[in-house]
Amino acid sequence: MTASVIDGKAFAAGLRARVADQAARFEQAAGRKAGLAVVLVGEDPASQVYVASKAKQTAECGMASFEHRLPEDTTQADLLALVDALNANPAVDGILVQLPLPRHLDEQQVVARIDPDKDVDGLTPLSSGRLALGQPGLVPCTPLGSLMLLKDRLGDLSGLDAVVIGRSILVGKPMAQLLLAENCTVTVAHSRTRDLAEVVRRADIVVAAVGRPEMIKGSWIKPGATVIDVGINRLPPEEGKTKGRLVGDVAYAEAAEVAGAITPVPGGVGPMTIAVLLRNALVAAHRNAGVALDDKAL
Ligand SMILES: Nc1nc2c(c(=O)[nH]1)N[C@@H](CN(C=O)c1ccc(C(=O)N[C@@H](CCC(=O)O)C(=O)O)cc1)CN2
Repeated sequence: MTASVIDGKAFAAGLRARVADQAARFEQAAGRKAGLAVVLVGEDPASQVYVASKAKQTAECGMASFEHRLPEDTTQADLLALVDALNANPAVDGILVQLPLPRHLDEQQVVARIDPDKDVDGLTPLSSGRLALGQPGLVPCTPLGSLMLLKDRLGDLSGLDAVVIGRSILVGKPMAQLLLAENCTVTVAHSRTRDLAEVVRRADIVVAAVGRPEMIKGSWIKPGATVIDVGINRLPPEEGKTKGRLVGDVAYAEAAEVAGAITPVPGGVGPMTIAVLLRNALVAAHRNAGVALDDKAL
């Protein structure tokens, strides 16, 4: 079998177009643009690229972008003060603090300080609790984007066996909750899982989010399974080159021989992360301004 390639880049472009359409309607109804603030602390090169893309795509969708770049040695108190100011700013509907933060900062405390109504990353304790309880709320961007790709490909997920490899707060845990809410039978595997290959072999849906280049082998994949590769790992540069290749957590060529469908890296889940962030910002704007939104429009 040769898997069909799930084109996250194209799906994300479609979602952004729908967001832009709804953002224009919002501006008409609310008399202001929806606003998204992104905070970057330090100079992590990948984070700088992601934050620049977020600002650019926010503006392209017709929303107001507020970018805050703080120096590496920013104190916890200064960062919390900025979050407080953004919480209080009525032009800001969504707040995202780019992760990871420099090591001297307490990530959990910063995230928890974000007003849950502006938590477009879906990472505050209230948002996580709502997701766990099956209540409506803002959901982390990468898992929601992955779920959108899965539902677009498979339709109803009820009764399917899903394995999520990785238990991070950003991806693994919320992904498991989302799949559970879709009535999948969910296994969360992690570094202590015994016989990971065997666990993966049972799954109709594999979501790989471990951050280890090409760790999931093709021989582990059940024939016909749908594989969502969340990993974005840059390999060391080959001789004579300055930049290494990007690979996922799945050994793509091998897995594509066996799977029914698979996301590539790049061009799979990655582009969905920012598109869903824009979607979440617009959902938050509607709620904050008391303007009705047709959820199905997004
Ligand atoms: N507060 C948050 N921090 C981080 C999140 C997040 O959702 N919230 N996610 C990641 C990084 N991220 C966005 O922030 C992100 C990752 C990847 C992509 C993407 O489009 N990747 C491309 C490849 C890009 C490249 O060439 O390097 C792809 O996969 O095709 C966008 C956003 C960690 N931090």
